[in-house]
Amino acid sequence: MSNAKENAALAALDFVEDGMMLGLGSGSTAEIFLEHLGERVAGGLRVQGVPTSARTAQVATENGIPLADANKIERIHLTIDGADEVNPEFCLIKGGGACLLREKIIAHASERMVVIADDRKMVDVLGAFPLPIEVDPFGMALTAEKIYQALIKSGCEAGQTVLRQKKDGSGPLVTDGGHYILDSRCRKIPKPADTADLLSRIPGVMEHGLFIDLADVIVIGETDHAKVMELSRE
Ligand SMILES: O=C(CO)[C@H](O)[C@H](O)COP(=O)(O)O
Repeated sequence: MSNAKENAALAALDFVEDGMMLGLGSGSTAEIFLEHLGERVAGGLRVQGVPTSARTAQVATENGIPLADANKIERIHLTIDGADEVNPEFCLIKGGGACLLREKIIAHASERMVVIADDRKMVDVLGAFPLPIEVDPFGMALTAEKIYQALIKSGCEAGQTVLRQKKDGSGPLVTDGGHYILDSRCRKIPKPADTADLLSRIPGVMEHGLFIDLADVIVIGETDHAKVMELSRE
């Protein structure tokens, strides 16, 4: 499995060109990519990166990748990020690492998004992975009820929603942006665009983990190679 992540991360380097401003994703696969990108930077590649999480900023710095301030840049040529699920239409579930809001801001601002994932992440229908939804702590129970209604209305087989906890059990996990994460069991999300649209209308929802029309390239790592799939939007 780790070979699969490694192969995906390595294949994504082919999309990086000298002089690029890169969006740097979060998660274990993205971190493997950062290690390899760091080697290229050490070898003379000139790029800058905009990190999507505090953790990614730290790993990028440790690997010698120059960082840019998201508030001071004019364009992002390419974002490389992981995913929790990918369907054949290049719709994604993201947010397993609780970075979905910043990941989506950066992906949306990017000219191109390359997703790197191991082969377990490819699914026919999204939804086995609980959908991460970043919410404002204020009125969270009211927001959770609206989320449930939106999931049912858009055809999901919605079940329990769980407030994500810190790994050390000391309380709810707080995102880099100061919000909470609700993980919603959907089982099946048959119409991701409809679900995304309804969730986006709920005021307490800061962002949801459905990434629609954002990924241009999916790189699926397998044990001995990587499969590259490109979407033409013309
Ligand atoms: O969305 C993410 C973080 O918010 C990650 O990209 C996603 O969870 C995949 O992580 P990994 O590469 O560790 O499987």
